[in-house]
Amino acid sequence: MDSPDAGNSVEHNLFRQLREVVPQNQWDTIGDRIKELRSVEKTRQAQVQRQIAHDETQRKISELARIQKRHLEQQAISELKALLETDYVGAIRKYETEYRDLVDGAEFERIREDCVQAWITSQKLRQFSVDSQQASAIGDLSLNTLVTARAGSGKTSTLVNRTLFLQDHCGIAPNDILVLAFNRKAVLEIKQRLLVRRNQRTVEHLEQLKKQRKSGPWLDPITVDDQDVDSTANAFGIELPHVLTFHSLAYSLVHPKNSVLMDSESESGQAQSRVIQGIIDEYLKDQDSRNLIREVMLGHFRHDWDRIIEGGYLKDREDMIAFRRSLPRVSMKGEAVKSYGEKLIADYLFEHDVDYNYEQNYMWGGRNYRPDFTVFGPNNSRIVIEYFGMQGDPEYDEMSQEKRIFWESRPRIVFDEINPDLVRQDNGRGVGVHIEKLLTAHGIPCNQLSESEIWDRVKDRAIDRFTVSVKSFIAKARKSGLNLAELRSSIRSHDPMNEIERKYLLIAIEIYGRYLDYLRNSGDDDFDGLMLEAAEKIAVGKTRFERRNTLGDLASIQHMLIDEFQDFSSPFFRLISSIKSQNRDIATFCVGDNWQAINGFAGSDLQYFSDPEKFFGTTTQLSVQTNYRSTKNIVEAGNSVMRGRGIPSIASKSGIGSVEIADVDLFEPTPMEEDRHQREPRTAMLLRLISNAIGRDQNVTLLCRRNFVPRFLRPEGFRPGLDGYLEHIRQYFPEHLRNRISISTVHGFKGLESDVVIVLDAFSNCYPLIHPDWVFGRIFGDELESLTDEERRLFYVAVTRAESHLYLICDGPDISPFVSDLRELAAVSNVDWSMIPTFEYSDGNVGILISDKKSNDRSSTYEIRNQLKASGYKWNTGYQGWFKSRMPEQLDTDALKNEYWVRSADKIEMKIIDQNDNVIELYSLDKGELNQIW
Ligand SMILES: Nc1ncnc2c1ncn2[C@@H]1O[C@H](COP(=O)(O)OP(=O)(O)OP(=O)(O)O)[C@@H](O)[C@H]1O
Repeated sequence: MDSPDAGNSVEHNLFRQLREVVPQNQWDTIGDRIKELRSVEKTRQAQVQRQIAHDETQRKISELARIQKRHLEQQAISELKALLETDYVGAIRKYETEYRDLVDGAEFERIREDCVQAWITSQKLRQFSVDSQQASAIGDLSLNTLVTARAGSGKTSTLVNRTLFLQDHCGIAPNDILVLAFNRKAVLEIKQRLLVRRNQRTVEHLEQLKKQRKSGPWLDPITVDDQDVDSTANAFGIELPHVLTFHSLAYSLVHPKNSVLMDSESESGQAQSRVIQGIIDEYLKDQDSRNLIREVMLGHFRHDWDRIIEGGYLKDREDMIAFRRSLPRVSMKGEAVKSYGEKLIADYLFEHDVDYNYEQNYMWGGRNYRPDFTVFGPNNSRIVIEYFGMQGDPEYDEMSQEKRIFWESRPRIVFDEINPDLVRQDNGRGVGVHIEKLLTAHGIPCNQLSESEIWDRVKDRAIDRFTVSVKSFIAKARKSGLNLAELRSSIRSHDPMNEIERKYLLIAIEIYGRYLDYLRNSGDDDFDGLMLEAAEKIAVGKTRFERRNTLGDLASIQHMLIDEFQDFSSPFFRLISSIKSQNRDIATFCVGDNWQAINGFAGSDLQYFSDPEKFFGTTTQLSVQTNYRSTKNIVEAGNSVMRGRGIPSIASKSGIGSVEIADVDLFEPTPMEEDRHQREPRTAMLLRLISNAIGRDQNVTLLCRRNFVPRFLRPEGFRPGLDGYLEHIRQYFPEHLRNRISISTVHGFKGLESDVVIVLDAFSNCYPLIHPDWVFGRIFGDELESLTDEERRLFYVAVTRAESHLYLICDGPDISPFVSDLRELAAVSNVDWSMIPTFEYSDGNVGILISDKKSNDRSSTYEIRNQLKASGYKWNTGYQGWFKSRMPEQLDTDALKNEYWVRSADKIEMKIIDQNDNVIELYSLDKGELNQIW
């Protein structure tokens, strides 16, 4: 339409309206204007059409490209899959160089895992199939790999599988693989597993060798077993890769002419300790040095170091209280006391020559009660002193009140209490004033000992502790790779907490200097020196090593595998760095569990684990989480202890297990048990747990934080060592069951497992156990937080050793804060003792119980108590009667009738009962006559 007259009626209508409003001069040109606009519109529409057509073409092109890419990707995946089967290393290279953009990283990872899993499954001598995380670790060929593998996730089998995979599937020669471990036991384990996976008949061969060796010359068992593995490998023509400890690698590089001082596992045993001891002895010959040590150690013994944590420890109030309670304070006499208040009391008594016992046991309603201090006075008099340190806490106050009432009922013992107000008075001196008044009022002298008398009494222990701490100081200095000048400068810039620490550091650096002099002059070396020397040799190209006729060259090794990487430290890092400087392509694969890093005391340093890229450069970090060892609740218990500290474990076992707290306070022995174990009431408790487990056909391991069994678990006067205690427990069981029970420290049981684990000391001053001497390690960065973290990890190790049942022995309120964490988060219950049958003693004891007849309103047995006592009966609160136990063959009823007390007995009954409290015979005694009822 190009004129106002054209168009349809709608347009005509519009025109009419426009005509009325548009002036004439514009009306004359309106046709041209419309024409113009129509042309613009036409062009626009044509453009839109073209765009639509273009878009459609583009869509088709990209669809085609997508199909082509998918096709190419499929082709690439098929090609990579096939190549992974025949040339695994080549497949990875191809992926990296050609297919990285085509095939997604996660997809390639998946097909690699499939390949590894299929390869493992095809192995006849495999132990089990591997999960995808294990497979990923086994087949990861990055330049640097760190695998965090949680407890029970199969670290050793992953290392062994990887080694076999590299050899048999990737075609890497055994001579080009180096496996490094921290101790010889781990090396042996890896070698044995590699051997067996090659040929199962090697097991018999090893057994045979073992039998033949019995009469041979004495050598340490690991060396013998290791030699057997090597000769078996030779006999079967099996070529094993290099599996070495760091130490033996360094040794075979350096070939030291003189001896190497080692403290852990070398043939020379405690050589390093002996050398340091010698230096300290020499140092002590000098009077000034002796005085200095005396000043430091007496000051240290008296000091309340934990005060320094006030304000400096970032915890809320409750955690803080629990934490403070768990800090060990050692009294001058050497007891681990529970609080600063107790330490003040103990130290006052000690320094005033007062004879006392700490936590002496009293029986209270069939249970043990151990008040803090029992002071012995003239004529067998006693004063019991309790420190009520948590006044204001309602539960605690109630308990304190019960204790007061208990002592009121024993008027022959004087009871006294001390509270925190007194501790705060006059900088602690209030306690002394109070005790002096109390003791002198009861005729007990308080004679202040002189400094030299006090020193004489604590000297041996003080020197001993000083020596231990200096040994640890030297170990840490060596492990941090500090030479004398460096250590000196770090001490100079260190801010000591007080004079004691400052003077201690002066002595320690002096002894460190003498130790280094000794090494220099004697030509001997120590472990760290050896590592350093090895690192230096490698750095100048001396990379060949020779060991038992095997030659290796670090420059040509293609794969290096490191076990237990959480135990890494500076000397190991130097060695590895040197190797890497000479062999840039060496693939370094480290596996470990940072939750199980428990060797910080020996200088292990978690920073290598926490920040591998800082030390090794780009590192692939993988995790292996599935726990194949323990039941779900034990895995959860472990995770609860470590919550918020890294990736958790995942349980794979579906079986039912348990995590139970055995509170000794809640255990009530049966009268028979009480009678049996008068000197060791807790043995009954353990025997129940152990026999119950053995009844389920399970093995039991008793774990201790320290090298001794807690005092209140062992019979009175019993030596605390673990082996002796084990023997004591085992003797209750028949010979053939005894090896089902074992005992160990937690450190010693790392890497091992047991059906049932009983943690004997889940107390606050065992987990965490932070020795007051920790302050001397501040110069190396030790802090309460880091030490407590390490203790938490140790507890985690203890928990995760159990396969199906875990028992944690606690002592009433004295419970580890880690157990409290665990109780909050995981399914934990208290042992229900009524569900655990009593132990069946092999001699089948029976008991004789004498009590008043129910109808009797007098206490006839009380009237004849002295006669009963004379016949060997003891009052038994549980039975509410007089009791003695007899073996069945000793039970002579005629002799019973003739017992002295019978003649005076009236309205009394006598029961013969078996171990489970069933009445076997019942007698009535009236007016001196004994009649059997049944
Ligand atoms: N894929 C798997 N399938 C079944 N069982 C497995 C698998 N991997 C490991 N195991 C088993 O799990 C148990 C724990 O393995 P292992 O003792 O090697 O663990 P670990 O990682 O060394 O543990 P820890 O660090 O706690 O000592 C072993 O009995 C092992 O045979």
